[in-house]
Amino acid sequence: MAAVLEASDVAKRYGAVVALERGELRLERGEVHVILGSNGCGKSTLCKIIAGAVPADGGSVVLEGRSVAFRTPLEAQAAGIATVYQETGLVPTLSVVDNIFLGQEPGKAGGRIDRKARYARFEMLIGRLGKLAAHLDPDTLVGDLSIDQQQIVEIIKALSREPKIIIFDESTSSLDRAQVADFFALVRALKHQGTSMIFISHRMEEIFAIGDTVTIMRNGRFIDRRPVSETSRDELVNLMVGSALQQMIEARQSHRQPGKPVLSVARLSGGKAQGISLELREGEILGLGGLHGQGQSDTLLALYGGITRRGGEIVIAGKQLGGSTPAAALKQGLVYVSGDRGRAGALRGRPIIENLIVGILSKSSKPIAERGKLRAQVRPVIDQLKLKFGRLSDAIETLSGGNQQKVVVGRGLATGPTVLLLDDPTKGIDVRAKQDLFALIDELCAGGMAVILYSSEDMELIDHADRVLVFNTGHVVAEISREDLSEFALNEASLKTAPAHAEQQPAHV
Ligand SMILES: Nc1ncnc2c1ncn2[C@@H]1O[C@H](COP(=O)(O)OP(=O)(O)OP(=O)(O)O)[C@@H](O)[C@H]1O
Repeated sequence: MAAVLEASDVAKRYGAVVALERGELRLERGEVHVILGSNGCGKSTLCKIIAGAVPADGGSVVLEGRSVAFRTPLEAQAAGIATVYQETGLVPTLSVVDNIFLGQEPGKAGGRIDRKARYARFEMLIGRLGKLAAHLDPDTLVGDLSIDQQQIVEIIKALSREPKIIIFDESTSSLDRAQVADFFALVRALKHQGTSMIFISHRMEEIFAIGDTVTIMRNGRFIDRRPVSETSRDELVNLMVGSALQQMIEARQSHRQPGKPVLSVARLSGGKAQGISLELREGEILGLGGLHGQGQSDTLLALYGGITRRGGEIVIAGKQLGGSTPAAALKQGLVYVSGDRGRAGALRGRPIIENLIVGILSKSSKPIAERGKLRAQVRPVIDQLKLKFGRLSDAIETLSGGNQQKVVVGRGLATGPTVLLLDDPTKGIDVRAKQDLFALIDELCAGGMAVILYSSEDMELIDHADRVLVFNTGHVVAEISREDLSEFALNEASLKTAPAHAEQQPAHV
């Protein structure tokens, strides 16, 4: 069968960096084709070349038998290729409908925008997304939407062009489990209509849930292509990273012995979090679980002073938290790291080194910073996280998504925190980078650091947490000990509801 799209020998360099050496992809009609590979192996570069976002240095792309080299994304869109990126390219100051139809006005009459036609088309499009877009208001400003809602708008925008090929570049990383299920229903419907899809994801279970074929890449090169039904998780990890590392992944972290209490929180409320009480000990990793958006992130943000606290007492290492700002929290050794690198993480346009030292600088009370000393302080973190970069003075945007995320995490770790608050820290980072990150966290915990980890991936909690507090509608509804941790236990607990007086009476932890 002739492929809808065939890319061969595609190459791309950025100065001295070889982003892609031999990119290959063979996409069939109505197929979901997964591209799998470590951070920085060239997945996004290959997709950007196909989608006209960056020009290739060499190789060929053949679309329906015709050789193409799109100079802009608009050209690719006109040829039927749409892309949904992880970092949304939406305009925050425009409404949902304005973003969706930007550059393609439906029913434009006499040069004027036919708003009625737009809304009608919007309704038709969200109908195709079912529950996924059920509460999306067409007139809300995109900047006021949560990251997951923005991603859904990106998906609708891509669909509005009725593409033959859709590239989903880590589109599920900001969606929760229920949303991913709805998204997959949409993917299946599109497949049924004959739409071909390229799908980048670091979540192994998603590959098996939705993929037909998987292309594995390593260091900018095509390694192999397999039908998903004829491969296994182990084989894919092997192809991706090599067998020694796989053993490391399989080796579950050794059990830690938590020490004395370092954080005590009573009746904390802020954002969606209501009356949260918890205790954390030295060396412990406390997981926060439950469905996405049930108050887990808000608990971390309220602790850190990232959102307003409505009440609660916080004691760190025996001392009351002396303020409500992030600066006060940082001074007492409480550090917050967000996995949402687009919005809350990286300092865009600034060098890698600045992104790394900014935490140390805000903690320090010295008016003058010594450059050499700062570099020496961040060096171990760079080494431990195996950060891949050209020069520390390069802009953070020159790093792959996963490496940018490592910088954001590394910035927090470089301050030597007593308590580290990790808010879904591994969104969009690959299995090897996750391993590097948790190896470092385990090491720091062995030295006494304590961690509260919110993760939207149950497996991450199961692999790393000593116990998990499960959230529902802003309350802690269950606590699961390490011995009892399983996907089933987490799922079951996430459906429990809070007791009627939960606001007044702190949940037992
Ligand atoms: N604009 C750029 N300038 C310099 N180097 C770049 C640029 N874009 C990508 N690179 C480099 O090219 C390599 C491949 O990057 P790419 O984004 O394609 O990787 P990826 O496989 O999609 O990674 P991830 O899973 O982390 O998103 C990386 O080493 C990255 O740092």
